Amino acid sequence: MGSGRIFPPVIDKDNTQSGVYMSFISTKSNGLVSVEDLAVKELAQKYGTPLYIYSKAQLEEHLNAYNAASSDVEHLVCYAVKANSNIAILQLMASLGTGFDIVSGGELARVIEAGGDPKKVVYSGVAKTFSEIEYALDQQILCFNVESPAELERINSIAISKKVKAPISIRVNPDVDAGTHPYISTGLKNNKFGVPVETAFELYKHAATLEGVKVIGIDCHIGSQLTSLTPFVDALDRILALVDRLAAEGIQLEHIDIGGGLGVVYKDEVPPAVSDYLKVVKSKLAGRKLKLICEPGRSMVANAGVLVTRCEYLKQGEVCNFCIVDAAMNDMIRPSLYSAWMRIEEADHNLDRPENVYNVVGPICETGDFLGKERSLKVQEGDFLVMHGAGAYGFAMSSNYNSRPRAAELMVEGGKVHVIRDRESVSDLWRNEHKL
Ligand SMILES: Cc1ncc(COP(=O)(O)O)c(C=O)c1O
Ligand SMILES: N[C@@H](CCCC[NH3+])C(=O)O
Repeated sequence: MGSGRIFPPVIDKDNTQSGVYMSFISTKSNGLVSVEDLAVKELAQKYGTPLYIYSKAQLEEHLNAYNAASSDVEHLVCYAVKANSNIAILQLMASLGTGFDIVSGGELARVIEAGGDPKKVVYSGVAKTFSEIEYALDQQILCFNVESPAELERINSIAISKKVKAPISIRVNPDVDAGTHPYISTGLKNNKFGVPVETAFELYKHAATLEGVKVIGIDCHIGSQLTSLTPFVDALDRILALVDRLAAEGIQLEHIDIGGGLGVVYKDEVPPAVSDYLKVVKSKLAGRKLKLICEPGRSMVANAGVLVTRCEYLKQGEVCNFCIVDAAMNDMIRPSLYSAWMRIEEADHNLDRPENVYNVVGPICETGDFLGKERSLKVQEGDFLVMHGAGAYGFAMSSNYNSRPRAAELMVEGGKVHVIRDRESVSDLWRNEHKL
């Protein structure tokens, strides 16, 4: 195990996937969708909906895949906190020795609160503020992934004032098309991320002269939900060519950070397996003394979590039927924002209901508030539905739009439930507001 594709658990009725991951979220032979040993339906009845449920074993399985595939080289997996920043998930990752990729001071604070080691933290993001840089320097993080010449100057001057040296990589934008949704493509020259190869070359030479900076690595992240190895390889080739040019200038790097971006299966995508991805990376790095850092987010958590929702009403329209559920775009924005297709199924397959095609929509007053379109479902009012692949960029992107308290989150461990986030109460909605 531990070398397969990040696969959705849904096609797996007997809890195994030959050659891919052990799947801990599946429909058991009793017809109930279960997370490890617990039926989603029962959890929904007890804890209410909308409800996020994660499998601890599935998270460990995905992390193991990365560690197993890079065990023969010096490496550090830096989980991209943005994908799912629940403190229990960070705590689990930290307890297994994982590092973290962060993009804000808030994420660094979360990592530390969760017991993460700041010395295993890489800090990406295009707009690091003065106070965030100071905080990260005080915490002695592993590396700043510098995204612009101006940011380099700022980091240098803050480090000088603190009489320390800031460890840095430069995030290189290799101008490679990741072949993913334009909103989550980050490695093209019209994207705001990183600096072009030629700028990076000059910036490295400049950085090497700065008193407050220690050049230690190079970084690249070209986008998310990549389903082909080709863009990764193209980017790596460009980065390694730059590494060689820098070496010729006497600038030796200690690590290469290849970013995240490996895709998962939501529907019928066939993304590379972690092992295949890292095999190619390692072959490119062979013979070089570069520690390998990677920043996976989605592939660690997406298919380790589900979102459970309850059908409130069925409504027949003139051209389509609606299954109106109690989860909405404020709970899971991916379908609305990226037209993302997320699998939705009945939590209990034993129920005898007529099958119909529905648009699964939420209560929010936006036509764009939908979770899925044209889905065949056997459902009636009061039944629970399960959205798969919801562990990444689900709760993390949720909001209180339409004054909707945010969902509760559970982590299942075998037959045990951990409530890792309480459901927000209505009074939480205005907790930080003040009457005149
Ligand atoms: C800098 C950086 N690293 C890592 C990630 C994680 O990407 P993914 O969730 O696709 O693995 C992201 C998000 O795309 C990112 O912006
Ligand atoms: N939020 C995106 C991924 C963003 C990646 C962040 N750089 C998604 O849900 O697919």
